[in-house]
Amino acid sequence: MTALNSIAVIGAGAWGTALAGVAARAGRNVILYARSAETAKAIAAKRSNPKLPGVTLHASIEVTNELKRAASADAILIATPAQSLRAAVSALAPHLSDGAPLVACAKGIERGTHKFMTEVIAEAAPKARAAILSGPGFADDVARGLPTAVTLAADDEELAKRLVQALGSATFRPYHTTDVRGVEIGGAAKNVLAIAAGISVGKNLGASAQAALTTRGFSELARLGRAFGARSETLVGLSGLGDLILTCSTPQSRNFALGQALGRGLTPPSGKLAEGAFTAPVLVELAAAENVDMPVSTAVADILRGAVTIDEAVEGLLTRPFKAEG
Ligand SMILES: NC(=O)c1ccc[n+]([C@@H]2O[C@H](COP(=O)([O-])OP(=O)(O)OC[C@H]3O[C@@H](n4cnc5c(N)ncnc54)[C@H](O)[C@@H]3O)[C@@H](O)[C@H]2O)c1
Ligand SMILES: O=P(O)(O)OC[C@H](O)CO
Repeated sequence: MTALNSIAVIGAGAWGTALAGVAARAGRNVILYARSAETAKAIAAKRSNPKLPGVTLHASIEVTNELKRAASADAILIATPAQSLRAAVSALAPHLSDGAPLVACAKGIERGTHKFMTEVIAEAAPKARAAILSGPGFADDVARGLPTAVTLAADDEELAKRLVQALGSATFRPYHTTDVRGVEIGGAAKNVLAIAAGISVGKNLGASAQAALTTRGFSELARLGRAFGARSETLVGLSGLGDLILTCSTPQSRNFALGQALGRGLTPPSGKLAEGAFTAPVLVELAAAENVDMPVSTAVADILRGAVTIDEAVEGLLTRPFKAEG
């Protein structure tokens, strides 16, 4: 198995910066790319990123604004928001060597096209080899070296294993799989469902309601996954149930925090990326096209577009006909 000695990270936000630290701790040569020259300069000079307050950048991480330099790495992690993935990969594509491993680290589905993250990579950089990294992990925890486990998926199992070897350490444990679609669906859906959990907490509906919503949310995540051929071990694994539990349980999640603010009747925090708000309408469209029932996600999408009030959505969910569990 040829080692991947150098890792580049595109997107110097919270997650990209945390992942650069992961790769550095695993002993790789790391290049962190920031789109803005000014941002790259500031991060390099201060050895810190305002998106991750209180975290010092590993001494060995090189910060650059040159895409060509980033493209020279053995593997490249793309840590932009999901809706920016296509632009980021399209800009990178002309500089890539054939077969370059590109790992999507965003959680979402592209609006308009309904494409999953590795599908966007395949279209924007057809000569690259796509993979996806997803699972329960807050950038802040990961950057501080707290124990985290994630899933790393690629169609090519050998590539997934090489990426695991390149990124894994005693504090960051990636598990490999070839179930790319299962991983992508878990990561995208859990953000939408976390908004619902946040709303229920913001509305003071109680811990029992939060558990019910998380569990019924998992049911619809798994239904959509099965419709796309996802494996059950992936759906109940780190990138599915694992990330759903994390994100539905704490306001440390930006998606949960968005829902909590809505539930309290407050304006959601500004400047914080909550991917679920972008994914909700696409997820619902995708589910409808596959004839999959996703009532909790639909309620979130309806609330976000102002089609129903929170009270109407809650009543709508609670007055659905009784049915067998499944
Ligand atoms: N923050 C977390 O805890 C965390 C954990 C796991 C996964 N993620 C996922 O990672 C993705 C990014 O989240 P984040 O928290 O880092 O967001 P963020 O807002 O902190 O950072 C996003 C970064 O991407 C950059 N960017 C945007 N478009 C770009 C482009 N075309 N080229 C290069 N850079 C570009 C922005 O300048 C910004 O620095 C999301 O999909 C999120 O769901 C985040
Ligand atoms: O802050 P959130 O809601 O984007 O969640 C971050 C990670 O996806 C948790 O695994």
